[in-house]
Amino acid sequence: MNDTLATLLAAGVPIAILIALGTLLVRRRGNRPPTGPGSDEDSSGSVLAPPRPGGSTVDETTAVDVPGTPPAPAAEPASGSAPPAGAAVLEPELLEPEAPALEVPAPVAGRLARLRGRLARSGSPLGARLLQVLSRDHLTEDDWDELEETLLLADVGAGPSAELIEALRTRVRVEGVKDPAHVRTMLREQLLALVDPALDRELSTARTADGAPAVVLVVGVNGTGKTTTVGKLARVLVAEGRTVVLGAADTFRAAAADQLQTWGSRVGVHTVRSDRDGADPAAVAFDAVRQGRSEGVDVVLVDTAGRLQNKAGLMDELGKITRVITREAPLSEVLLVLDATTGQNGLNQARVFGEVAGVTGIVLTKLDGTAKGGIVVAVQRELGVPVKLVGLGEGPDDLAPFDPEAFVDGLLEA
Ligand SMILES: Nc1nc2c(ncn2[C@@H]2O[C@H](COP(=O)(O)OP(=O)(O)OP(=O)(O)O)[C@@H](O)[C@H]2O)c(=O)[nH]1
Repeated sequence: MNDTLATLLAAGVPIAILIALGTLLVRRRGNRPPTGPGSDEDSSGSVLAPPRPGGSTVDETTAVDVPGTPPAPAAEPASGSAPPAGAAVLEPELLEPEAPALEVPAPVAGRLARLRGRLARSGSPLGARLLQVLSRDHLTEDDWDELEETLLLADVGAGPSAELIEALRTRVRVEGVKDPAHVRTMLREQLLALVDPALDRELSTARTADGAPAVVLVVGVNGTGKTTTVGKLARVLVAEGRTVVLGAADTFRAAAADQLQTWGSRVGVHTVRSDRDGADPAAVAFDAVRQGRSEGVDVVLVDTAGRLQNKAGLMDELGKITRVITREAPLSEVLLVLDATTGQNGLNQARVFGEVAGVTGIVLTKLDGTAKGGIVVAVQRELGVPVKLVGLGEGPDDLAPFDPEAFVDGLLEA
């Protein structure tokens, strides 16, 4: 009997110790914050949501919850400076043990020229067709009609097309059509005049006199490439040695914030976000600008949601974002992102945004996916503001400052 007890005790004690240790381990795991964004575990406390500093009348919707399902881990900004109150910050536990190496964005100078091959592939039907008709021996009325039709089909727009035809007619009358090189030069000059090299296309990203960051608000309808553009633009700025904070004010689509954060983390740029679907975009934008200001960064880029709503709704939402941002810093740029493949529809969108958002520049995306390069001309005319950047692919550095000469050369490249 005693022997049996001793045997049982001998076997039981280690088992009890193992069970106790197991329970402890399970408890510890249960108390830990989620091992990564997207975990279903209890997330309270996994992301700081410090109180907003006094004085701000923005509502509380910026309280930051646990990220939903981000596609990749986020890194803290390279600066490592202490986050200000009210800012959305990731706790160290949420960071991957080893942050991925930061990417070095491609140099910005000459990007459009480097991407000219892509532009030529997409735009050459316009240039090639114009050159082909203009090179005919004796240009008839039918030829001029064909030229005009080609321009219209390439989305140049009725007014600018008629202008170009008129200018070409005059030159052909005066100079004649000599040889292919001459025709090409003539067309190049006239196309360039239409695109208007005199417009100021520089992004205004200088800090204000009192040291506030330049704030760039990015607007446009769904799927035009806003979030991608903000990500690519951050890379452009980083490539130029500027410091940047991103504001994920597209709170309508939760994945948009994840997408933006991923873009930022690749180049060491911090993203201010809320993970509550439908949080107040103005509050997130405000937080981003405040954080940018307290970190002393050069530029704050604010992504917005792309709902195409009625004009009054759009005006309300963008109006509120603008009002709230400008309590912290003035808006330097309002960039309208337009999908070059959407033609007339894109122009209608441009008109609405132009009326409500005070657009200062256009980003024309997906120019690599259309043979209708003429939209550059049409949209500038429609809004009276210049195309400042163009998207020429899905690669991270496929965003280029718009250069009229390189663009026209791309159109005319055979
Ligand atoms: N080919 C090509 N694709 C692009 C370009 N710019 C953006 N895209 C693609 O367009 C798609 C939509 O881009 P997003 O940045 O998610 O668009 P968004 O406007 O933020 O969309 P919402 O958040 O729904 O409003 C993505 O697949 C991008 O990769 C471009 O210049 N060329």
